[in-house]
Amino acid sequence: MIDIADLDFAYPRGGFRLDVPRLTIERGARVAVVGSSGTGKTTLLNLVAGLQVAARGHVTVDGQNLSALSDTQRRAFRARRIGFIFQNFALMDYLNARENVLYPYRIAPGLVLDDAVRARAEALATACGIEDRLDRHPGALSQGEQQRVAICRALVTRPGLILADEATGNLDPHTKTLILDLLFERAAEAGATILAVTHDHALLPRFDRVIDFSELRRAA
Ligand SMILES: Nc1ncnc2c1ncn2[C@@H]1O[C@H](COP(=O)(O)OP(=O)(O)OP(=O)(O)O)[C@@H](O)[C@H]1O
Repeated sequence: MIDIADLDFAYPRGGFRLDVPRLTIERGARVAVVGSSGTGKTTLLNLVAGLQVAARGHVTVDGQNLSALSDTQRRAFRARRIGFIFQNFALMDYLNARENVLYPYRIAPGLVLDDAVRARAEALATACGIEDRLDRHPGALSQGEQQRVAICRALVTRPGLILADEATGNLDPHTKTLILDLLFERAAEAGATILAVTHDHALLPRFDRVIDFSELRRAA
């Protein structure tokens, strides 16, 4: 479950401020966030992932208040519990696709990389149609292939929360449907919550709830 209350966030150099009086999302819910460009949707996902921390208010994920954690604890919490599909993929250039998919196992204490995890990574790659690209580095992959690597990385830990920032924006219609089916299927298996930013209104019927960002900032 996600619980946000009295959130007030500003970037250090100023300019943009995000205030969210209240937002509650039940565990297992599939929620889409829509809204104009630059309104703060990515910033909200970053706050839910603990990549940014607000000066005022709190963000609680599965009972854990993120601002009560140190940077190191937040990083570990994120790697173990959250699958984040970044808008710009955020792949590591120095790692090949397979190593990128398994990246959470490099950084989270307590996550053990064993044969079962390796098999899961391969199976996810196969389901996404990138199984023959796993030895390549991101620079030798198309945008759509990089996006699918990022999706596999977000799912490999079987997280309780999936944050998706335009997660299928670079995919053709057929692949988009395939990947979304996979995302929803894996989330359902794990009882995971999905919080997805999208500009693609054709996808909205797939979600339980749609949040219009402009309304969220006033009240939700
Ligand atoms: N690191 C930063 N420092 C200062 N301002 C930032 C930073 N990152 C984003 N912003 C500003 O914060 C505002 C919200 O950005 P954000 O990326 O959250 O919007 P968005 O709704 O996700 O946009 P889009 O739909 O275009 O992806 C924008 O005005 C942006 O310029």
